[in-house]
Amino acid sequence: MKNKNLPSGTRDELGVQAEVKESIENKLFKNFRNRGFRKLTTPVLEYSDVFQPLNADNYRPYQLLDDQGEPLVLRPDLTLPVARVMATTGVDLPVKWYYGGDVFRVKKQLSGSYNQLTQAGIEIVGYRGLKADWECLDVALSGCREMAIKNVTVELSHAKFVAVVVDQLGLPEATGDSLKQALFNKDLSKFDSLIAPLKQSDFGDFLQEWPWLFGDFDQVMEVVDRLPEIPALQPIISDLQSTAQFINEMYPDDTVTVDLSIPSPQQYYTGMAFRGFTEQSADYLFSGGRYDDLLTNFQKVKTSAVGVAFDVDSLVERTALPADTPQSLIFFNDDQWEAAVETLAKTPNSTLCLTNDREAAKRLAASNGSQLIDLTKQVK
Ligand SMILES: N[C@@H](Cc1c[nH]c[nH+]1)C(=O)O
Repeated sequence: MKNKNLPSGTRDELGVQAEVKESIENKLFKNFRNRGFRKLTTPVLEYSDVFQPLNADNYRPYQLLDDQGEPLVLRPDLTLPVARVMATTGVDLPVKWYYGGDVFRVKKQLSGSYNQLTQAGIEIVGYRGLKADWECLDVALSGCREMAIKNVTVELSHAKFVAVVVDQLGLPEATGDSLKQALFNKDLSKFDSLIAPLKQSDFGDFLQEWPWLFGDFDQVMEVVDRLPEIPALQPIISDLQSTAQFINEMYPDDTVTVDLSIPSPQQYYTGMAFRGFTEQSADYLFSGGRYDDLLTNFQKVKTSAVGVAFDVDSLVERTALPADTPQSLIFFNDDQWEAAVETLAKTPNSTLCLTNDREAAKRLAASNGSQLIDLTKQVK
């Protein structure tokens, strides 16, 4: 019998913890609405095909069958359901959506991380230019600022960087793929053996440094400068540079880093991606990126899109929980209900005392250190 256990990786949230989470969500939603985003809600259950564009290793969903035997999943992501909605409804573009809810991802047993996460995010569909990416970053960083989360590090990356450089190396496809894997897994001996034949080429200097191509923005760019000219790389570099500059100007207290040696955080990203961290924890605060091809999976026309989602649990973790102050208890007779409710409305942090007699009410107030407001005494 498991009637007292929780499924692994899930949790109950009680009192202050749940209330802080609710107030954070409400603040985020208010910000989204103030910037002109509209709310979109989608079901927790979806057909598993909706999530085909996800990396199956990291986003293994909980699976179940509907009454027709069709495979369903608990949603492991909230961006793909938005893409499904966009493909099936004739909404005019451009459009800006916001959403909130739980996603479910089966993690490795004993990994210590939760399988149920609360996200709150936005998706901007129909704008091709960098301004839409910057709006996502501004929403993310102003949100952190409002939650009093200081010293955020924004890590930029780009979904196409690795593929564009590997393409230039003139390697057979399978070797190129092995090189990418060795780079992503930081398998240095494999990486070194694969780049050995290229050591004397124009790429030699760069390749040696590639597995360490993350960290301080300017230092990484110095290494990128060692690459021979690659026209397809220019727009990538210039987007990263102008975005770093945008963040530095708008959020001088935050730090911008870049990682050009990782796989894209989501398989569906096609452009710049960004994640926010603070020093206290490896969990990210927000994660987002551009996905200009995703909507073509669902419909014929290519549509530009970019979005970002907060990890709400991670925001809660970094928020000081207020101390639980005892409530005032309002004790009243059965025929004083109206008066009791009036007192309730006037008295901050109060609650109705539902005991039948005064002695029980006194005991209850004493046991949790509350003040007792006794309305029965006022009856003549
Ligand atoms: N759905 C992404 C975040 C995102 C929102 N929009 C674009 N990306 C994630 O969970 O990592």
